[in-house]
Amino acid sequence: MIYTVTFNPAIDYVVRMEKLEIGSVNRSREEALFYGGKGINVSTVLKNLGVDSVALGFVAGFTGKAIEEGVAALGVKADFITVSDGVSRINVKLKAGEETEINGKGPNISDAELEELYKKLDGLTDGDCLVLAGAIPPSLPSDVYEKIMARLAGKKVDIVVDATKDLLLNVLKYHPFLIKPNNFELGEMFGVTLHSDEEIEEYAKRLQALGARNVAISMAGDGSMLLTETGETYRMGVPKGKVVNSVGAGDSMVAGFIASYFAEHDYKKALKYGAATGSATAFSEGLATKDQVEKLLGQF
Ligand SMILES: Nc1ncnc2c1ncn2[C@@H]1O[C@H](COP(=O)(O)OP(=O)(O)OP(=O)(O)O)[C@@H](O)[C@H]1O
Ligand SMILES: O=P(O)(O)OC[C@@]1(O)O[C@H](CO)[C@@H](O)[C@@H]1O
Repeated sequence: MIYTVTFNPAIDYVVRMEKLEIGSVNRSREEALFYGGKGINVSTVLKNLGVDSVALGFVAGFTGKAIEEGVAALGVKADFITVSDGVSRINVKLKAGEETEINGKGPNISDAELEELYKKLDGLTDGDCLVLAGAIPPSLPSDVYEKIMARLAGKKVDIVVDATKDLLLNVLKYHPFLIKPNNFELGEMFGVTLHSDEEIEEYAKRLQALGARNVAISMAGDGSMLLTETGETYRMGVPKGKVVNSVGAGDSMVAGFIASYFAEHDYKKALKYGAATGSATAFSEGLATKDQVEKLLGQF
């Protein structure tokens, strides 16, 4: 079974307007709501692709209840822990020419509530896949991903980590099956700005040297690159299409990659499927559907 963990789920409030004027009252042209957070997005896209998963994580307050109900209505299996202090966040995604995001802090998670999650994860067995995705709320210790991976180290669980900076660097020693920083996040980890494919490949190799098995680097409209544990490097472009809302494109790429890889055990095909799934999300208002992905696959 595939499990996803979202420590800080969110209602994504997507607001479109012609122009954002800082310091004034702005009126939106249209709004849309999505039940998000990176792990939940991965579970939702897996569901759209016909792959079962269980979404784990913490929800709180009325927004948490809405996320729980919304995710269930999408047909995604979930086993969230309800926390008592605070409310799940509403992340604001402003689309006014440029995209500006305000991601909330989220509720406070107690040690006992965190322990409940650890107990659930102790139930994972050989052959399971675990996706750890997104930021850790400020109320939790920043080494929580490491702690989870250390607890699972004796089991054959393939762990995918989609996180940034130290959160990601610190888990590499536990040999995650897949990590997926974007090209900016990759540069940020080493304090550099990356321009060419050669530079991106060089720094992605450093992440492998630090312990990652497979490293996918997403580059938004410039496509993606995969360095595999078997020594290959694959580069994928993007299909033609009009970008509508790219929130969750990276999560969709992760979902597409694992859906394909665990079915066919072919890294190149998995990158292609992941790339098509990322673009299918970027080209639609919500997250990718299977039909959209399969239409785009023809362009690779
Ligand atoms: N503008 C775009 N045009 C075509 N494909 C895109 C576009 N943006 C994203 N994609 C596809 O989705 C993949 C993942 O996107 P991106 O690099 O933006 O991930 P990300 O930075 O993790 O995004 P997010 O945090 O919003 O989920 C890209 O590698 C590409 O295949
Ligand atoms: O604050 P985090 O956890 O890093 O990111 C949260 C988030 O921006 O990621 C998803 C898109 O990838 C959105 O659904 C959600 O709002």
